[in-house]
Amino acid sequence: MRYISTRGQAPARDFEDVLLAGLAEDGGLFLPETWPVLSAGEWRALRGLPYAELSARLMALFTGPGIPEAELLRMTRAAYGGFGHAATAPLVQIEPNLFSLELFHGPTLAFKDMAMQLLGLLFDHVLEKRGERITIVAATSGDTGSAAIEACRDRAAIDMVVLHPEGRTSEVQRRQMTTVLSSNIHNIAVQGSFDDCQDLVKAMFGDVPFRQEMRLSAVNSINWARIAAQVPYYAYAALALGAPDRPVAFSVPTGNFGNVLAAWVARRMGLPVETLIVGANRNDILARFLVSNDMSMLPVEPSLSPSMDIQVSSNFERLLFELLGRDPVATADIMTRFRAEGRMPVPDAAWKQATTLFAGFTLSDEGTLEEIRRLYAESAYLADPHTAIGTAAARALRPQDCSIPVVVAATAHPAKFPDAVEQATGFRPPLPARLADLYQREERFAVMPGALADIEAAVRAHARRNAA
Ligand SMILES: Cc1ncc(COP(=O)(O)O)c(C=O)c1O
Ligand SMILES: N[C@@H](CCOP(=O)(O)O)C(=O)O
Repeated sequence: MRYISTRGQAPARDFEDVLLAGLAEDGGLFLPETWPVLSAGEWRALRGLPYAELSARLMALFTGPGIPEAELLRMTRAAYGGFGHAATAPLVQIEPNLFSLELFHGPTLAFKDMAMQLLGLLFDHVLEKRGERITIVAATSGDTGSAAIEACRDRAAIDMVVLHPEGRTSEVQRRQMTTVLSSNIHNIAVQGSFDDCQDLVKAMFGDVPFRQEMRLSAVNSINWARIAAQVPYYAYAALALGAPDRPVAFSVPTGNFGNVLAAWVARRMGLPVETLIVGANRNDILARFLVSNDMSMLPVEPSLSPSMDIQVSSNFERLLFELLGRDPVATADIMTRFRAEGRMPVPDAAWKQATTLFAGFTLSDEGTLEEIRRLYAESAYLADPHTAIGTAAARALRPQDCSIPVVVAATAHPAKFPDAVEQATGFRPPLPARLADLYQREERFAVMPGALADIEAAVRAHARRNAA
């Protein structure tokens, strides 16, 4: 399996190179040169497999022979063995034909663990084989950071710097990152938004001498391995509900567009996915695009679903590339104009094609609280604010054919956002026992305004300190 860049100026790479590179040298994102497609019979043969086995089988299609399937299976068993639920990602029925795919039973209580626990082991495998070390720079609106830290802490071959927007995560999210005092981890609170953090990460990758000097790598969903590792749970849910012999729809609370893109990939691989519903909070650039082809940037505004407070959704570029018939020149041109003009000029035909599968939905903070309250009262289901946007979107935009089950990606545990959940229900969800002393633990992080040169100096200093 080879990977190509959406901007067409980087050489094709294999999976291991793509894992370590994170972002392509031309600023584009890697995608498989050709999509692996399974026949209905091949999908049927995967029904009923335990999650770790399904994940290894599907990941093998993306890693290629460089990582033997037996080795992958060892990794997936290790990655998911410690999850707080025997099913890894249980499918819970909330209402007739409405299901919650709970992706938050990993160590940091958000869907990011589903990919990140595996990525940590993939990095170990490749770095050990090559005798290399890397510096990971990550941007987070709250969940990627702690999941990445948990997956890569105390690794001798990995230095990691995590940028989060100061004061814009929940306290639980911040503490999950800043109380990990491992010497290879450094947290920086940037005085800005998540988009500023993500721009800094991309700018560091764009600074080629710095990128090479530090051997930069990424764990955000710009890294193809993140998307690949998120595909199996969509297959797991679809197969459990009767695919490939019965279609399903997914509703995904969306920010950086990585999670819903993984569902699109599952469809591209042959699963019968009828609709992909994109749920957004007030930072609804993607929903506006889907409703009216208006992909125009507005300032990021804080909301009760802070992990989705994003305007520049990295992974949209991967979909755009596909919508444009895999034309890298047109993709690069549109992305450049988006950054320069703040509005993405998506050709009407491409937009129309997107709307045949994707549907966009926006929910205010008041609506989010109301949905959490309703779910708790009517279905005895406690949802976090992100998941609640997904369930509200599913109810609003489900396929007309009511027999098609809709699966909502439940992306975070309600205890990560106790203030919002308490505001809605009067009930403050407790953290699991292993995190019970989170509020008493020592925190360590730097606060920085976010000038690229200063952040690069901090990354360099951290890597030197840790290597010494
Ligand atoms: C809890 C939660 N829900 C939803 C999202 C949005 O997912 P994506 O960025 O893959 O669109 C995020 C952040 O990525 C998240 O942390
Ligand atoms: N919501 C995310 C934002 C980064 O998304 P990613 O999927 O690109 O890592 C977060 O929690 O940090």
